[in-house]
Amino acid sequence: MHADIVVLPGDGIGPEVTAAAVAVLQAAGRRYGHTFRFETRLIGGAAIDAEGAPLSDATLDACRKADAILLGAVGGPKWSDGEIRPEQGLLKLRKALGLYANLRPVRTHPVALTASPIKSHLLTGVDMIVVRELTGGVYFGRRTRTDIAASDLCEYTVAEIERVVRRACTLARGRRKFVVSVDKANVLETSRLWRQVATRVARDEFPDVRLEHQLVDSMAMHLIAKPREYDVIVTENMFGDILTDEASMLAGSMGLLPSASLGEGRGGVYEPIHGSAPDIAGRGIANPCGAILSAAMLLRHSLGLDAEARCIEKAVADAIDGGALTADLALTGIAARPPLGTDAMAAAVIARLEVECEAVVLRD
Ligand SMILES: NC(=O)C1=CN([C@@H]2O[C@H](COP(=O)(O)OP(=O)(O)OC[C@H]3O[C@@H](n4cnc5c(N)ncnc54)[C@H](O)[C@@H]3O)[C@@H](O)[C@H]2O)C=CC1
Ligand SMILES: CC(C)CC(=O)C(=O)O
Ligand SMILES: [Mg+2]
Repeated sequence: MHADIVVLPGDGIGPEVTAAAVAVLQAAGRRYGHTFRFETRLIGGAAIDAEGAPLSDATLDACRKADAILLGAVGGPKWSDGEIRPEQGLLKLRKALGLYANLRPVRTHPVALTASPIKSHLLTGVDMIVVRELTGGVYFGRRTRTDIAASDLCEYTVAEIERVVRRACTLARGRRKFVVSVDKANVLETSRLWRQVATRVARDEFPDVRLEHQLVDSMAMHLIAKPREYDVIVTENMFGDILTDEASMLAGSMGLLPSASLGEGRGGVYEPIHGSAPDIAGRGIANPCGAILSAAMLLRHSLGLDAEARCIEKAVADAIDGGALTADLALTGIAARPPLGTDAMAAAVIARLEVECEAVVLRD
């Protein structure tokens, strides 16, 4: 197949990890006979510097026309005090493309278990997916600011809640048929609406799916105390943002977690859950696995290439289990060898890809 992919590297480690993910996609394309055409454009701080805005109309237009978008990360200290901020570009992209559901899978790799600060017996077999609402809530509400006060409005409509809960319940049907909806219904009106709508949608449309509710503060605790119990978690924008950064420590590093931002169409934005990591940017040491696994999600969700996606996921898991570890994992003392840099990690995944592709093809 032929696919047009817009690459938005962004800032900080964004260009480093997207280059690694593109290399893996190219290798998978060669192996399976697909042509992926990559068009690189600016977003975030890089776009502010070069184009005066964090997401230009021309870039947004290219994104609308593409089959899928691979994104690195935006932001950094250089732009953090300005009126125009890199993060506005990412928020605009999500809203303009109607990408209301952000899928963030969390799995643990046997070797990387030791990298987690959490006891390994709690982590074996963790396999959950967080469905984060992505175009509503406080990140998109009206903001006010005076010299002595500020406000950010949190709003949700019934329709916004229905569609993301439906997406979560549909996903759960292909898994353990268990959804936990996370809110703060003991305090927030938006959460009371969220809970009411989630209950109705699950009861009326997904009688085969078990739905439970959990308050976000205690969820933050349960996520660490009994992570294996969770299957699908659905929650609003900010809660999902925070809980998934926390959940990344189950896997061992923020650098491991991918995401897919989806709407009603086939297109989507695929990006690791982490930010631009200014503290390690430019050193070639960032873990590219989150970006590479995001590329796998791109193949699955936007291009319908499930076998190829599984092949990349298995290659990443096997490379890690075989001891290919970047500094974020190796620093914990589990690697005898010096840690791999970003490019070497991508090369280790590509080397495994040849073996895995064979195995996946034979299995299918
Ligand atoms: N989707 C996006 O583009 C996001 C952008 N940001 C932006 O990123 C900037 C930095 O934010 P932070 O709060 O520092 O979060 P961050 O996610 O960039 O970094 C948090 C910590 O995790 C480490 N880390 C992150 N990704 C890593 C990787 N792939 N390999 C190894 N270590 C990794 C970093 O070195 C840092 O110590 C801010 O400007 C923020 O707005 C933050 C989150 C998401
Ligand atoms: C707008 C982004 C910087 C929010 C975020 O942290 C994320 O999507 O992970
Ligand atoms: Mg975040």
